[in-house]
Order: sequence, then structure tokens, then C-alpha cells
Amino acid sequence: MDLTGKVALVTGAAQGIGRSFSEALLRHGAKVALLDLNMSAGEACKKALDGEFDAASSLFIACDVGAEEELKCAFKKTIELFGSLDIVCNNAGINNEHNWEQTINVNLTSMIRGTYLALDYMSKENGGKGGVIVNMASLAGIFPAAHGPVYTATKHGVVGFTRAIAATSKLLDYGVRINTICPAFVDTPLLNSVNQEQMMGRYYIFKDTVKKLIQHYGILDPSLIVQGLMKILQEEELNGAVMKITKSKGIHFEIYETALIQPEVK
Ligand SMILES: NC(=O)C1=CN([C@@H]2O[C@H](COP(=O)(O)OP(=O)(O)OC[C@H]3O[C@@H](n4cnc5c(N)ncnc54)[C@H](O)[C@@H]3O)[C@@H](O)[C@H]2O)C=CC1
Ligand SMILES: CC/C=C\C[C@H](O)/C=C/C=C\C=C\C=C\C(=O)[C@@H](O)C/C=C\CCC(=O)O
Repeated sequence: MDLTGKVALVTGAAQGIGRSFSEALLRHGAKVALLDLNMSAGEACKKALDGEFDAASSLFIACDVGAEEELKCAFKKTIELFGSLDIVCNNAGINNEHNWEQTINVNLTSMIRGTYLALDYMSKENGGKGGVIVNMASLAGIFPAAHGPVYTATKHGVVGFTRAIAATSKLLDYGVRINTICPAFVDTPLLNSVNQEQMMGRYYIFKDTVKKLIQHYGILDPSLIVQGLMKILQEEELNGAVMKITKSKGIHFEIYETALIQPEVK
């Protein structure tokens, strides 16, 4: 996909992986809607991006992806300003085992809603011109993380939903490719949640164990996750792919046994 002039929407864009995604998309000539809960961080991010890229190429939208109407409104504002939508990165996520219901709402429910909103605008079934959706999971979407059982559940859900809706998209010819990225530990503020008892809840007892896990497996630079995003955008055969990114093996893919026989669509 030539990104020049394409329109992308990135959730959790104010920092971390989402900010790295947004910078890379702008650098490749795309326009980007930056969605984030954190108003001050979002405005600071937008100001910094305006120092490097045309201010008209990005739009910060304060949005709690966990609030249905706010997410719907953010999609609407994006299309109203930029005129179309080609790429959606459902990236926003939290690691909160204390308020685990919020973790489910942000990491899973909002990702599903963001995927459906993206399909509303991009699917050929709705008169759209197709596009690409990237849902951010984690290696905890493949391997159980004892220090984060609810986080693990949400990320397994991201993987499962993405693989299934990608099959739906292919069967119904939506013209939209939907893939998921499962990074190991990445150098972003999220990692600091390990040190926060209000985030780890009853699993704060694992604090030192997780730190040893992080030390053992290493910490990835967000730029490698950006490489994964670019690979997904450029390799048009990728749909329903589960991309893993680790220190030991870099960018590689989970291989699954043959999928269920899919229903014939009459
Ligand atoms: N950092 C890591 O080690 C890994 C992170 N991930 C996933 O990558 C994604 C991005 O995480 P990071 O960049 O590391 O985290 P981060 O905490 O650095 O950034 C997340 C961004 O999302 C925003 N956000 C949080 N809740 C929101 C909401 N309700 N509405 C809108 N924005 C919201 C935050 O304000 C923040 O700007 C998450 O889904 C996370 O689970 C996956 C594997 C490893
Ligand atoms: C506490 C921080 C919260 C979230 C960060 C992240 O989402 C959670 C990650 C949880 C577990 C990460 C495990 C990392 C494992 C590795 O890095 C691998 O090198 C080893 C494990 C499996 C590799 C198998 C493969 O690559 O096919």
C-alpha cells in the first residue's frame, strides 16, 4: 500500500507504540487522526508532530475509546476532516488487574467496536473502498501471563476476534485486511505498570518475577513494532495474520493448524 495521501486513525496515539505508529504513518505521507484519552499528552504529541510534519496532516481528537459515543464521534470527525479512511490501528490498551473490568472495556470491547466502526466506513459492503485494520494484541495473547490473567484474556480475545473477523472479511469480500500484532515487552510507559500496585492489584506479588521476565526476554524498541506495522501495510496477502515480535526471533508469525471449514456463502 502506497501510504501517500492515505488516511489513518490510531488509538492510544499520544505516547508509546501508538505515537511511533503515527510518526511513521506521517513520515510515509499519510494523514493521521490521533485519538487518545490523555488530553495533555495528546496535545503535546500533536504540537511535536506539527514541528516535523504539515499541521494539516494530523488531527488530535480527545477520545476515551471505552466510551461508545466518543469513539463513534472520533471516527465521524476523522472522515469529515480528511474525507476518507484507509487504515485503523486499534492500539489503545491498559494493564490494570485491579480495575479489570476497565481492562476488558479498553483492550477488548473497544477494539471490537473500533473494528466494526472501521468496517462501517471501509468495507466494500458499505460502499467503501477497502482498507487495513491492525489490532494490537501482545505475546500475552498467545502465552498466559500469570501476572496478568485478565490482560491475557483480553489479548487472547484480540487474537481470536481478529482471526475470525478477517475470515469473515474474506468470505464476504469486504476488501479489508485485518491483522494483529503480538509484541513481547516494549519500551513504553505501559511497562511501568508492573511497579504500580494500583494497576497490578492482587498480582503485585509478582512484581519482582515480572521484572526478571522482562530482564530475561529483553525490551523491544517501538521502532521494531513500527516495522511490523509497515510489513502488514505493504504485504497485501496478509489477512488474519498473527504477527509476533520478540528479541529472540524478531518479526515472525504464529502458525496455526488448518482453520475450520468455513460455511459456503450463497
Ligand atoms: N509496552 C508493552 O510491553 C506492550 C504493549 N502492548 C500493547 O500495545 C498497545 C499500546 O501500548 P503502549 O504504547 O505500550 O502503552 P502506553 O501506556 O505507553 O500508551 C497507551 C496509550 O493509550 C492511551 N489510552 C489508554 N486508555 C485509553 C482509552 N480508554 N482511550 C483512549 N486512549 C487510551 C494512553 O493515554 C496512552 O497514550 C496496548 O494495547 C498494549 O497492550 C503489547 C505488547 C507489549
Ligand atoms: C507487565 C507489562 C504489561 C504488558 C506488556 C505485554 O503486553 C505483556 C507481555 C507478557 C508476556 C511476554 C512474554 C515475552 C516472551 C518473549 O519475549 C519470547 O522471547 C519468549 C516466549 C515465546 C517465544 C515463542 C515464539 O516467539 O514463537
